[in-house]
Amino acid sequence: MTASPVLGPTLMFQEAAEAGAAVARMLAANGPAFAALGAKLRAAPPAVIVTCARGSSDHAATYGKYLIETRTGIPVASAAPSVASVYAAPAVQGHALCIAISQSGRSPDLLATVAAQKAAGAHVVALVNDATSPLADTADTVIALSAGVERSVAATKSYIASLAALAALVAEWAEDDTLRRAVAGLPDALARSWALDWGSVGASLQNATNLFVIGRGLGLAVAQEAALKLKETCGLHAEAFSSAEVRHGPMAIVGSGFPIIAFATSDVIGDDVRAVAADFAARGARVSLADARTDGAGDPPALTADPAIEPILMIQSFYRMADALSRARGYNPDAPSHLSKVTRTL
Ligand SMILES: N[C@@H]1[C@@H](O)[C@H](O)[C@@H](COP(=O)(O)O)O[C@@H]1O
Repeated sequence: MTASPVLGPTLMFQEAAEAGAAVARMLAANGPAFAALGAKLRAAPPAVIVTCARGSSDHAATYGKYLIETRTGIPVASAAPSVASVYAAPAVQGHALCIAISQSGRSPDLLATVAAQKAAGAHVVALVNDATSPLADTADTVIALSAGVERSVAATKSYIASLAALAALVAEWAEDDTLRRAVAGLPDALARSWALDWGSVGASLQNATNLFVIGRGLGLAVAQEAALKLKETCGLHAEAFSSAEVRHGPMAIVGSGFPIIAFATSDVIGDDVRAVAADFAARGARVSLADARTDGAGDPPALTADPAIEPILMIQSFYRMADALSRARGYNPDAPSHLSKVTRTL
């Protein structure tokens, strides 16, 4: 099913390599916007937050959910776009904040959800890469992801810029100096993460057909994103689970030789990922554990940082591996089958 062999670095490789520069641009472009929005949210906290996104951007929303709920206590729920776009159900008036995340800002169902939220009085924040998109036009606050044009179908730098934008927003909202410093250090830390060698993960998946990707808490979003990338670019059936959720049934199929990638942050929630990884390894599963507690000394290596940004660093290393694995398996990661860059769903 593959396209012709790729000569030279792929767009996916080039764009993922630019993620640190993209984050630096995004932070420079939006400093006052983060501060103003943070102050507004402190002065008048929303009753609820609704996220609106698809695909990789929806995984970024998962990251935002954990970060916002753990730092502010405000519930964050993911909107099912069909409720607005197909069922045409109106949203109830409330003190909602709607966070829409999108690379293109053009999918009709996303726009319908945002319109419904706006009609119900929500303040709409758009994290969007295409600042000329209809989503940017509609939003009350626009955070330009500033990742630059992304041409590879597989989103990379725009995903990382979305996570970084969420971290920057929450750092301002919660006036959290530790998180502010961690966010400011992201461009350098991303460059170091890009240099890490995840070749052992690629080797373990070279002839695989399926796998689980495990994370928990702030690490779940990158497990979801990794699973999507492995399907999209490597022809692998990968499913993401939290390390708790996987025990409620799915782990029945984890036996000898079953491949697992696990993303463990260095904090206490990472302990549960480390525990499930150890359980699965004891059954003979082929476990690749990215453990941020090892500060680059594990295999695959993962850097120790603020636990809120460790997932962003791990996915940066993962992207480089996924690009290489895709090519090694005979695929072109820039041109996944049956997909185009802008997906428009109703
Ligand atoms: N995050 C959303 C979910 O909240 C939603 O349930 C799902 C299906 O949405 P739809 O009903 O529009 O197909 O899409 C995304 O994954």
